[in-house]
Amino acid sequence: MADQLSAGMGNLGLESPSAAAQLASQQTARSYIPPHMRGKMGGPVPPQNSPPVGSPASPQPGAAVNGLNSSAWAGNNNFPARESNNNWPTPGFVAPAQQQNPQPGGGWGGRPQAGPFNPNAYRGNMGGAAPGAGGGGGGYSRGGGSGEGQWRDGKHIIGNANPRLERELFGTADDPSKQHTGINFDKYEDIPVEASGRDVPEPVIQFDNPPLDPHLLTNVFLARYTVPTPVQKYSIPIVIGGRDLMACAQTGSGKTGGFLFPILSQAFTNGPSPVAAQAGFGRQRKAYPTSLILAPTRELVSQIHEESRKFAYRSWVRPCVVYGGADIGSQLRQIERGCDLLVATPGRLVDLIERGRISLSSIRYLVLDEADRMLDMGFEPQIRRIVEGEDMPGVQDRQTLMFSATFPRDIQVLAHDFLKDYIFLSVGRVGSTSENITQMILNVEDGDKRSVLLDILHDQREKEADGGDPNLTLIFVETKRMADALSDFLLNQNFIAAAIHGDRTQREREAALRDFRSRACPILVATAVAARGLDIPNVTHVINYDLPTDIDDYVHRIGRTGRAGNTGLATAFFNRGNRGIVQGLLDLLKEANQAIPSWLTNIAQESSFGGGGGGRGGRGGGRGRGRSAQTDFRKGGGGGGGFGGAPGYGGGGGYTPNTGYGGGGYGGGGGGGGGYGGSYGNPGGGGGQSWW
Ligand SMILES: Nc1ncnc2c1ncn2[C@@H]1O[C@H](COP(=O)(O)OP(=O)(O)OP(=O)(O)O)[C@@H](O)[C@H]1O
Repeated sequence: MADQLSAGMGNLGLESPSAAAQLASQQTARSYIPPHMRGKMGGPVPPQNSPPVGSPASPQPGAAVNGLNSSAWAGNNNFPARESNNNWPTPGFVAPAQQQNPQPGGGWGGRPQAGPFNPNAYRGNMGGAAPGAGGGGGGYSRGGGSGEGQWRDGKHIIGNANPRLERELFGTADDPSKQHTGINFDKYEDIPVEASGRDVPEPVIQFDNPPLDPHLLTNVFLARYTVPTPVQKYSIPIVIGGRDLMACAQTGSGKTGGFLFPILSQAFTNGPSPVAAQAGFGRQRKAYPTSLILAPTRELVSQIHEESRKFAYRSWVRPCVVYGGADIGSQLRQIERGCDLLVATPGRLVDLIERGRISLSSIRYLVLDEADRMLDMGFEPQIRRIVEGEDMPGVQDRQTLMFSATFPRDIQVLAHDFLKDYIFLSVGRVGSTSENITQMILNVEDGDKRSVLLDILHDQREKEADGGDPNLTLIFVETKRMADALSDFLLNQNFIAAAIHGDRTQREREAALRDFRSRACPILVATAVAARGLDIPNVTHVINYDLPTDIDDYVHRIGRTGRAGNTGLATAFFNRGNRGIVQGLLDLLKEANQAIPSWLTNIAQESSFGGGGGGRGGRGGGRGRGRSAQTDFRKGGGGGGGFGGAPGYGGGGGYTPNTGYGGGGYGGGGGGGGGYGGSYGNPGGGGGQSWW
């Protein structure tokens, strides 16, 4: 027992054998872990973060990298498809201080509304001279020495280094506030990748393979990334080759870089868009971004914006972010200073479009991050309005990229409207969880949840006192009220905790996240608002105090731990109220080689006999999903499952931790009507009240 618990403690970042023995004795005295679950916290003891990544090998000096024919920033080279990929030139790597991109402006072929691109027409408002640029001259500039570069006379002039900004963006090698790759990073290579669609390009093997722009490479290496993750290996040539993409890859496996790298690389190589160039004299009231990244929450768009700032460092590209709940005046001032890559929540973007402050007419890249969420019932109308109802180029004249860890079949069907001849990429099965996350399912009745949670937190605290690393614990609950109530309860029990949910002010939400990241407040109680995309280093434990009604939400929630090859622990409190996801949960556990408690299997069997609902009930009482697609729905595979509603909760027997699942059985109804009555609206937008 002690050995098994010791292994489990490893997943909590706690390694002391004596502490393991202590926990073993405590746990025999505590009743919350059912006997059959004891010792199922197994998994390798993770060492701490891998040593700092050394300086990457410099790419070879040599040929420059051109844009590609069908790409948004099209140059003149043919992008090699699968058959002929061996002839990519060695990347041109020029020390940033001397780098002057030798490329003439990219082709921008095929844009109907703008005449030939005259790079000299695109003058910035600040006009700072870049190093080696000889001063003066027309150019798209935002001041030298500030970590910002410029585009001048068809060349990319890299800005001066700014050590303070550099430290802020990239941290130091051992900075605990930055995510470091973990021991299992290399194992991403073992995950099967499937790419379907016409003429899928070969993946890149290394970052310094063409066609990435040399300046992007310098920033990638400043971020201490040495090799691309599988999703990046595939997405880089797909996007640079001008193709649309629907990409599914496990949580924490680098999807953000999967879209930022090729987009920024093309921007660095080919310069600003002609429409923006023509409009670009002086301070602009109206911004003409070239890339638009839409994501569902304020926190996520902020995070993507920070990543964009990192990889756009010293370049001419100016990333901007807009989201609801924050002062619109400062966001307007920000976009007036230049806005080439815009990260936005849909609601605030619609607001700015209505005010006439943003035009989408220059958009070449449209990215939907957490795409299945962006296209589900809550956001779809806003997405349609933005994509189809404004001045954004049509599907043939832009590239559309969708990323998520989950992609239900019905959403894939819907996504079709926004994509053309796309490549479907799946890294692992769509909707699968990472084996880096040890999943533990506990059988806990609602009335016992608080005491079970306290037991877990006390155990963690004792192990920390014994010299274990401090844990960051993220606890998910279903309602905003519960998030407040539980964090208050924990504070009363002397645990430093905060809550994050949609009813808190933006300032409160930011403060809660900041304190959590910095470990000042190591416990965060959250609604689903924190379920997707957030990349917080050192989250070692995710607790589903309340399980979601949709198994995909579970996948995203537990994905807040075990990121970038690190290991993590995910504990779920399961009781009869959660039987709607039991089959989906079993499938996930099996697939990720996790321990499966026999009582859970029993519930699954009884639920199927009792007719209790499908594995994936829909939210909001409308579209259900059936089982998640296994793969590209165009291949006719996967999922099945119709459009049934959420499982009903009729019947119900007495299920207690000790006696098992006795009496009554679960005669769940299969009727429609989801668990959430309210709209699933955009928390950042001007729309209705959100449930999270
Ligand atoms: N090539 C790489 N080398 C090392 N670390 C990387 C690499 N790519 C991404 N990372 C790091 O991995 C972490 C997870 O990346 P990211 O947030 O993009 O994951 P994701 O797949 O979008 O996850 P989610 O599905 O939760 O949104 C980040 O901290 C990022 O800095």
